[in-house]
Amino acid sequence: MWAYLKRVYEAWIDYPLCLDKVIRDQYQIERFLGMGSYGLTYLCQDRKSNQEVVAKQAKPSKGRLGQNLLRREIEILSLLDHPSIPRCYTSFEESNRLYMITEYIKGRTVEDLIFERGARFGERDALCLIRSLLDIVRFIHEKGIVHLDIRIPNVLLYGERMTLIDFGLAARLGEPSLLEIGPGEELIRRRTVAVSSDLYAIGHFLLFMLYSTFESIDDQEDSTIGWEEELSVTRQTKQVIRKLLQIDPPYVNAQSCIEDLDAILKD
Ligand SMILES: Nc1ncnc2c1ncn2[C@@H]1O[C@H](COP(=O)(O)OP(=O)(O)OP(=O)(O)O)[C@@H](O)[C@H]1O
Repeated sequence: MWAYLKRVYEAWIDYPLCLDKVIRDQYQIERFLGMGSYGLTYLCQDRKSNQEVVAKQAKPSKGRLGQNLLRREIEILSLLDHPSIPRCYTSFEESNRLYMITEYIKGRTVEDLIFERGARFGERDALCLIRSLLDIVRFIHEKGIVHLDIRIPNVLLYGERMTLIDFGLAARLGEPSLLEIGPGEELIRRRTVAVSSDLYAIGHFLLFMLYSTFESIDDQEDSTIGWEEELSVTRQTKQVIRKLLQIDPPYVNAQSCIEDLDAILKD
């Protein structure tokens, strides 16, 4: 009963703000983009610049934990000035709620392209996209930050432009995995705070794209067959994936993987 009441209460306090509401007399909500684990995200019209921007609000049910995580995201995004990372314009509190205003990134995910547009990523296309992603990730790592949430929904493609979004779980290299957010509040990260965690995630990203061209011969999935047998890609690409997935001794940084990819792509 208690758990049920708690759920109802949380759903009530986390209910998204109304469309057309204007935050801080400037950001008019146009669309609710979604609710993550710790935040609610809106597409807004900035009445001053007339630009579309994104407003992220800490999830009320997460209390101080949500606010502190959003505060960390603001700090980290503010360190990262890169054309493939959303710019953090400002942050403020209104009615006891913390907001972060960032650049709105147009684009589709690889998943949208595959399942809605029928896109197929052959080996070369997939490697080129991973090469672009690694450029962004190398920049982040060089700033002493790891993203820790590199997943299909967090990479947006728009024409030639790729953007990595959602730095909500990002961390500074050297931080412990158990994150103390405030007195008595902690978050146990699912991933180790290390460069290798982002590279591992990129390995899965690459596999996802390569599987877009895979067709099972008899429509029967054989769980004993792994990606190395199923995917018809070159030995060099398999070696890259094995290192990214830490099956073979892993890459020490993004640059070493970029060098391997460049060697494959130059042929
Ligand atoms: N800067 C942005 N530009 C465009 N869309 C964005 C931007 N930031 C977030 N979104 C979109 O808003 C939605 C909600 O994002 P949010 O980061 O709040 O949660 P999530 O990614 O769904 O979950 P979680 O944060 O728990 O991983 C997602 O669909 C995401 O693609």
